[in-house]
Amino acid sequence: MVPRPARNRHRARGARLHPVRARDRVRTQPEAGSGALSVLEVRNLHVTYGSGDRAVPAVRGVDLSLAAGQKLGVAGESGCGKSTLALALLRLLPASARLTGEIMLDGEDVLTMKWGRLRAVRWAGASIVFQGAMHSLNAVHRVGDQIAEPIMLHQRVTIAEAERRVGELLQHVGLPAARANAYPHELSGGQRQRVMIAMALACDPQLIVADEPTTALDVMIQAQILRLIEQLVAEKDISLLMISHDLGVLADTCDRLAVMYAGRVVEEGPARSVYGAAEHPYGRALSAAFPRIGDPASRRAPRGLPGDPPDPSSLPGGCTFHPRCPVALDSCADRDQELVTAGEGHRAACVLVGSEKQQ
Ligand SMILES: Nc1ncnc2c1ncn2[C@@H]1O[C@H](COP(=O)(O)OP(=O)(O)OP(=O)(O)O)[C@@H](O)[C@H]1O
Repeated sequence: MVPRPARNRHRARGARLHPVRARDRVRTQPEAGSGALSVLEVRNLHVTYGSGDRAVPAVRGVDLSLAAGQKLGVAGESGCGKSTLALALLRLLPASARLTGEIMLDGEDVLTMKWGRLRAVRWAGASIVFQGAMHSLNAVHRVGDQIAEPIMLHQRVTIAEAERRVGELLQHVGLPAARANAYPHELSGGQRQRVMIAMALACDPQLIVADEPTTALDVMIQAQILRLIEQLVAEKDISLLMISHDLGVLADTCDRLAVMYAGRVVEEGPARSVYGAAEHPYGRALSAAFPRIGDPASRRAPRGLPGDPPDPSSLPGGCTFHPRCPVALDSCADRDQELVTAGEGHRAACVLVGSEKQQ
């Protein structure tokens, strides 16, 4: 039997819970005449943790755009700001984080939204699948209760209806409905991640942000979960922003890729161009580091990139990648490069874009 949601057990069966007022519903269509076609539009986003000498500029002037039904992969080494970006999208960052810029979710700026509106948008407008489901799920509640919670919070449904939806969602992600009764520790890592995906789908969001959704899983389960995410977002026409350090995994799943380095997007474009023909030396290094699943040509010996990413609180001048760049010019130590066109829909932030020297 599917259990009742944890926070609402005291309510009578059949009671209507948490009606969502019309103004709290997430708009699904852009306003007439607004010209907005993107589900997500991030403009000049800066996120800084702390202040003064201890300020850590984790995200520095990021612009991103995601159309309805599109899948965008964000890649980069540890510490480049990927998770900060993901959490910023729904204002889930700690109080020490200062955010500036715009995060337009279906035409509304998340950064200026009132708290009530933000609560309505979380889950119903956009939801997040975090890495390591064991830490994200509450160990003392049955997983069915946890999936039912956002449904009860956001939708005008009876408890019986929420229970029915939980069973349906579990089946949708490949688990028997009866697993609703299980506690997180009674499930395998892959099953827990399926539960997280069911939760993310619970309120029919337009956008799912998946932050390293398969990192803690073995390779076989990783491939299953990736295929499941792909299948579900395609079926439901959901936009996907997926974060990973593995450009190969993202290239297999996403239409477009953005490569981050030291808090900035240094390359972005169609997945095939960025993964197969990167124009930024960092994009090339990242591509070479991860062979593509099922593509023997890409299974050349993976190469590591020498050196470490810079400490965000003391970034090098000029292009932040220049100390590690195999093709840096002297001028790269003084001059940073904005993103420039490197091909159709493909941009890279390198002075050598289009030049023979970069090869
Ligand atoms: N709460 C915080 N307070 C201060 N600095 C933070 C905080 N969270 C993250 N940082 C710093 O911000 C930078 C970006 O971190 P972030 O976790 O976003 O990177 P990431 O690319 O997601 O890394 P990983 O792949 O390891 O998760 C890092 O230098 C990190 O140390």
